[in-house]
Amino acid sequence: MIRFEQVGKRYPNGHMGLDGVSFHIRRGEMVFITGHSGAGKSTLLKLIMCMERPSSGQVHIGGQDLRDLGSNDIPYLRRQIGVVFQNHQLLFDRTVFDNVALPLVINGTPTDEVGRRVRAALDKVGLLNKEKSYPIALSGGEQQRIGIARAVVHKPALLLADEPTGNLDPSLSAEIMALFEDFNRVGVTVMIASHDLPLIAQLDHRMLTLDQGQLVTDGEQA
Ligand SMILES: Nc1ncnc2c1ncn2[C@@H]1O[C@H](COP(=O)(O)OP(=O)(O)OP(=O)(O)O)[C@@H](O)[C@H]1O
Repeated sequence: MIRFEQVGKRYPNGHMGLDGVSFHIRRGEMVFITGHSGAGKSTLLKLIMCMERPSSGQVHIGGQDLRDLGSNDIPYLRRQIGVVFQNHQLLFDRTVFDNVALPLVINGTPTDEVGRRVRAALDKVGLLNKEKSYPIALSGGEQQRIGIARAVVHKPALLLADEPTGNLDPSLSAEIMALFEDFNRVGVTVMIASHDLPLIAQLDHRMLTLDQGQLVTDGEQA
């Protein structure tokens, strides 16, 4: 599903965000990416989303070489991907329903289907009763769940998360990870960048470790 071959990313200031990174993630896997601050975790996720382009090497997503994608093809790629951010990036002047509906509205999904899909996504994250609330009225953990509902509302094959538990306490963080495991169990490929090693150690998934832009370990946890 995701294949990196000797991928390098040199930023315009000359800094190597990634350097010679190769790995293969199969459809249906759940994988953590870890490493120190600045190790290249966000850069790796941005390359998958085509928010950045590699300076060297090749990135394949679903068998497609991203070098062959023109700017007109990028929205199609992104429709197959859901993204969860640390600060969830919710719109505070819109209701929970409208926040979750946003990707569908952008895609031009018919209105009756929007309602059905939004409620299904809210149900999966356990917040069906909050559709009329505004994000400000929700706890940090609930806001992150809304961010996850928005990421999965268009049923992506691939779910990416960049430090999704960064602002949450340990028990809420564990609940959020359990939610990602639920989506993985029904076939979604999940990739989570996180430096929360104690939490990752409690979960039994493959872990890629970056150090200064290089992939230093790739394996199942002991
Ligand atoms: N647009 C940019 N221009 C120049 N350098 C950048 C840019 N984006 C990232 N970098 C640098 O590339 C390196 C990798 O950054 P990246 O954001 O991928 O790390 P990270 O592992 O996600 O870190 P963090 O956990 O702090 O978010 C860092 O040294 C960063 O300063």
